[in-house]
Amino acid sequence: MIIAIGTKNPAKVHAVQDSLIREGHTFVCVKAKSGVSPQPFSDLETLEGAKNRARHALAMTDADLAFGLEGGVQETDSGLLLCNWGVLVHKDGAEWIASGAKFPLPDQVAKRLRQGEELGTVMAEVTGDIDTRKKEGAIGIYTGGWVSRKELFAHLVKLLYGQYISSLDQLQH
Ligand SMILES: O=P(O)(O)OP(=O)(O)OP(=O)(O)OC[C@H]1O[C@@H](n2cnc3c(O)ncnc32)[C@H](O)[C@@H]1O
Ligand SMILES: [Mg+2]
Repeated sequence: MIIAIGTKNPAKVHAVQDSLIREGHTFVCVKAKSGVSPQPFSDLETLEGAKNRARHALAMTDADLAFGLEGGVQETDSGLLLCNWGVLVHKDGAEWIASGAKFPLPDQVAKRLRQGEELGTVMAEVTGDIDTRKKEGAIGIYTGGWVSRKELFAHLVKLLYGQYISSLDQLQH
């Protein structure tokens, strides 16, 4: 099958390709629009971004399946949490959703995001590496390397692909 990925960010692309390496698919990466703000600020907006990316990626290619992966933040009583959502769409119209692990960002980072800065920009400054969002990400930095951004997205990919496979199994029973 041909699988589209709605981004060129290597942390997301490698999460899809590495997780599905034994499935024998062909992958195509396209810069798909999220249609939401560059820094989504709720679960709902982040999910919407992932959905738009997946649908646009499918429309831009002749893929059978398309992944949309989106990062955002969410205001809670326990602080500003990093949140991530993924959507998988099939060319027949079926869609699956899944969310990723959450954790609170440090106060000084949260403060800057509330003032309108993007996490990618803040993390580039904090680490002195402009490409942090393409590598370990904020999650890698604030877990001392225990969980990388790719690993977080890989979990989402498995939750999504697993639901797709399970729906095929159910059709046969
Ligand atoms: O090229 P795309 O796919 O857009 O990848 P991205 O890194 O911009 O990722 P998102 O648009 O999904 O994320 C929304 C914003 O949050 C930033 N972001 C999200 N998670 C991050 C992380 O773990 N580390 C650094 N920046 C992150 C990201 O740079 C954006 O400013
Ligand atoms: Mg982005």
